[in-house]
Amino acid sequence: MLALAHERAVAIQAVLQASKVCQSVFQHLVANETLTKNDKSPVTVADFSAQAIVNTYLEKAFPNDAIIGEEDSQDLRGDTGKVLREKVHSLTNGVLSASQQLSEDQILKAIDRGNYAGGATGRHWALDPIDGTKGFLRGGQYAVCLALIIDGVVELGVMGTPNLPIDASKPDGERGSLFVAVRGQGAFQRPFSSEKEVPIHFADVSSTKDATFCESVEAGHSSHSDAAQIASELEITRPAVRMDSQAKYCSISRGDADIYLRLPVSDTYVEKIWDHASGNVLVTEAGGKVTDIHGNLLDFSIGRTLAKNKGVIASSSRLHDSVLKAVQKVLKL
Ligand SMILES: Nc1ncnc2c1ncn2[C@@H]1O[C@H](COP(=O)(O)OS(=O)(=O)O)[C@@H](OP(=O)(O)O)[C@H]1O
Ligand SMILES: [Mg+2]
Ligand SMILES: [Mg+2]
Ligand SMILES: [Mg+2]
Repeated sequence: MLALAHERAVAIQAVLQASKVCQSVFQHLVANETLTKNDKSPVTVADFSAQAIVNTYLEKAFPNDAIIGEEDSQDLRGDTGKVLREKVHSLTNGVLSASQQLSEDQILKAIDRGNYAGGATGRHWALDPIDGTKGFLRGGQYAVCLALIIDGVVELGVMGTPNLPIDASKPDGERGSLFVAVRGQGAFQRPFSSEKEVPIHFADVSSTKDATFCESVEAGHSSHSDAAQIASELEITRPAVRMDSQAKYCSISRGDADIYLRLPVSDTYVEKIWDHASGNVLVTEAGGKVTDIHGNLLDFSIGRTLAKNKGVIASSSRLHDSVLKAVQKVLKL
């Protein structure tokens, strides 16, 4: 049996069920089901419910594994959290089987299993129940992102992208894919609607002149102006593809685009591991390379953040040196 086969299978089921909750919430989302967190970012009942579902699957299969999840249950507690809590309760039980049904209290506890501090030893999972919540709210791209980190290295990544067309050449065709990678075993895509996996890899582009790059929709998450200068330095003529969430990692890994630039907009923002862990192993297994703007590999061994890194550059291995050089020239590093 291949390494991590059981982890892979459980992660796929968990991400698939969480993705289904997100899809159903989007169709029925009402105004009082979204909150603004302290950092001004949004969170919805779907984020909480997706985290409760994934953590429940993980706890059942791997009771000794720790979890780093983006969300916590604080906003669902007490009188002020009652409306959201009840909604998250019914949504979560809506996708769990009869034997998995949870009380409100068990759901809060499941969400808070994601409070692990992280570190360099042992096994822990990193979960972003909805990455690109702003994209989710505007009907754009978002991703349910789950990764397994062992001794500080990302070994497994599974992402669910409910709104991403299965085939980029058919933008109006079927949507909803899972992207799966285990270190050393390649990268794969399968639709939600079938278990058939196909291998994916970067496009065979030999010069940055022929490349397409993608970046965040939100200029507050990645500098669009620096990216435009870097693109010009690389003689890129194709327009930037702006896309929310780690769906960008999925897109480059299957050759829809070639470069993902995430360029710092502030000196103080520190990237979170759940925003990059699953994308990191997917890109590497699809023939790509991921570093920060200094050319360092991302260090997932120091806790909940990527405090030793700044920004992210992901591209095919072939183009990475040229892209890094252009980034460093424009950012004057
Ligand atoms: N200032 C700043 N700089 C960089 N990144 C930030 C910043 N603020 C937030 N975030 C994180 O961005 C995550 C969303 O990723 P994207 O920017 O790729 O997508 S999006 O355009 O925001 O939809 C988003 O993830 P989610 O909260 O899971 O949506 C945040 O963790
Ligand atoms: Mg968030
Ligand atoms: Mg995120
Ligand atoms: Mg999120």
